[in-house]
Amino acid sequence: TQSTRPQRILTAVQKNATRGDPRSVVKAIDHFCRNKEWAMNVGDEKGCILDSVVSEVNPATVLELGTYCGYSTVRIASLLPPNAKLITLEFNPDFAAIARQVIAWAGLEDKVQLVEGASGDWIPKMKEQFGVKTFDLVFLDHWKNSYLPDTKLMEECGLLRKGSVLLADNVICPGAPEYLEFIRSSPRYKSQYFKSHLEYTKVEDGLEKSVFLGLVNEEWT
Ligand SMILES: Nc1ncnc2c1ncn2CCCCCNC(=O)c1cc(-c2ccc(F)cc2)cc(O)c1O
Ligand SMILES: [Mg+2]
Repeated sequence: TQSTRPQRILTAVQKNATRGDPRSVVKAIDHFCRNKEWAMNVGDEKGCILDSVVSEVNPATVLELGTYCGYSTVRIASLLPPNAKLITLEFNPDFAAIARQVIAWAGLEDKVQLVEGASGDWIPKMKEQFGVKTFDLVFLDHWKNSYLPDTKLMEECGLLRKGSVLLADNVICPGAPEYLEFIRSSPRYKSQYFKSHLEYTKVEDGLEKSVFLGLVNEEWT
């Protein structure tokens, strides 16, 4: 039977990357997607911005929305301090099955909990199911029109604390206009745009980094 693109990405990892070496896994996927088949990984250019934000936040708890093949999962998990945890949500079971194997090849399965299902169903269950209090960092890379409702849901569920950082992929391409409009005008967030390009292309895209400031005092008037 025909293989899928995620299966071909996994094969490229197994052929070209060293087990237990996250950087070689990232390199193998980037090489495949730049030279053989485009795929919707955050990619090497935006990946460097992701790395710098992860290193700056040095998070103990991370939530990733949208795993796909686990490329950004591996980038983030390889930078986490000991005992830090990354929970990544993937809606598509075929993507999830591939991502588990990519994460395992990188040797990062102990730092990563991959959960299958829709973000809207799982966000309200994070505390009870995974003993999470709040997330230090959230990487949004799933359905672009779920960014805003899921951000509001995370606030309502008390999963964000003063200083929690949201990093959103694709705010230009494919775009998340409602999310950008809300987050840039809200007094509860301090936002910053990192201009870049759509993975493996020259098309403009970028990452929006937003720090949650907590419920600012005008909320109480
Ligand atoms: N846990 C959950 N809950 C809800 N939805 C969930 C989910 N887990 C997954 N999904 C469902 C998301 C499916 C993939 C989302 N990502 C994207 O759609 C995406 C598309 C492009 C793209 C750009 C230009 C083009 F010409 C074509 C495609 C680039 C990207 O970097 C993208 O991240
Ligand atoms: Mg993306």
